[in-house]
Amino acid sequence: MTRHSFRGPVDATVTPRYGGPATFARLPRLDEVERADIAVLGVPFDSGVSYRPGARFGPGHVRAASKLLRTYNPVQDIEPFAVQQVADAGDVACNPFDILEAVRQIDDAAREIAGTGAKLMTFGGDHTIALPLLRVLHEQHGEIAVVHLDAHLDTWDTYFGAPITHGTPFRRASEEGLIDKTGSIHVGIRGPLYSPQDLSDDQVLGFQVIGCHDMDDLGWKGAVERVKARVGDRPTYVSLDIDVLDPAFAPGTGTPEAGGLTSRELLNILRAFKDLNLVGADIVEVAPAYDHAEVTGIAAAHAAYELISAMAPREGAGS
Ligand SMILES: N=C(N)NCCCC(=O)O
Ligand SMILES: [Zn+2]
Ligand SMILES: [Zn+2]
Repeated sequence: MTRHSFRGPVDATVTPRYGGPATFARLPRLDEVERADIAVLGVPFDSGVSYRPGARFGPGHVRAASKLLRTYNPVQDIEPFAVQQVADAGDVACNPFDILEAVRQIDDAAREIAGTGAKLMTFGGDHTIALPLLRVLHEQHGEIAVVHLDAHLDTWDTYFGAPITHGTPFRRASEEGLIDKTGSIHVGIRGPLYSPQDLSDDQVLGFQVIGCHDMDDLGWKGAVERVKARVGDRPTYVSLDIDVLDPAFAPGTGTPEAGGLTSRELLNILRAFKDLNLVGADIVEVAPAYDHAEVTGIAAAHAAYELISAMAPREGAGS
C-alpha cells in the first residue's frame, strides 16, 4: 500500500482548527483532487419530516463539529485519510418545496459521484434521502444489505398520503427491490409504534430487528454478532439516523425517543463494521437547532470518522 500519496487534512499544528476551510475534517474539496475513494456529500433537505424540522442544517453542523478529528484512529489502527483519498463534495442543491424534484436532484448528484468509483459518505438531511441513495447503489451493486441504525423502523407506508417521507424510505426501497430482504437489519429500534402490524409489515419488507430494550443483555458485541450473521459479505449500506442515540447523547434531532444507545456503544458497533463489505453510508437527522454545545454534531462527526475508517483498505485484505 503506497502511503503519503493522498492529500489529507489541513495540518492543525500549522493552521488553527477554528479557521480555514469548512470541509469535513478539513479535507480537500472533491474538485481539488484528481479522484476520490470516498466522497463526503451533504444533502441539506428536511422537507420529509413528520415532526421537528431543521435537519437541512445538518451537513454544515457536522462539518463544523468535525474540525477536531485527528488523523490516526487508534482503535481501528488506521489512518483513514492516508490510505485512501477522502474529499468533500459539498452539498446537493435540492428543492425544499418539491420532494420528488429533490429526490431526483439527490439521485443525479449521487449517481455522478458514484460513477467515478467513489463511495459516498452522505450527511443529511432527513431520512428521506436514503431512498435515492439506495436507488443509485442498487444500479451499481444490485440488491443491497441495509444495516439501519435508528430509533424508528422507517418502514411505514404514508404520512398524510405522502409516500416519500422520512418515515417511509425503507418500505419504498423494499417495494422497489433495492434491498436484500435476507440481509437487512435495524439496530436500536425503540419507542411506541402505531400498531403491532408495524413490526409484522417490517419483517415482510425484509428486516430483522435488534431493539434497544435488548441492548443491555446483548451488549454492543452481541449486537455486532447478529449484524454480521445477517449481513455476511453482501454489499452493505449503513444508514445511521442519529436518533439511534439516546437524547442525552444526541439532543439535536427531530424525533427523539428515550432509552437509546450511548455514543460509546454506537462507535464500538461502527468500528466492527470494518469486517463488512461497505459500499456507502449516510448519517441523517442531525438538526442543530435542538443541539447543545455541538454534542450531536460531534457524535455524528465521530460516527462518520469510524465509518470512513471502516471503509478503508487494509493490509492483506486484498482491497
Ligand atoms: N426517520 C425519523 N427520524 N423519524 C421517523 C418518525 C416518523 C413518525 O413521525 O412516526
Ligand atoms: Zn429515527
Ligand atoms: Zn430514521
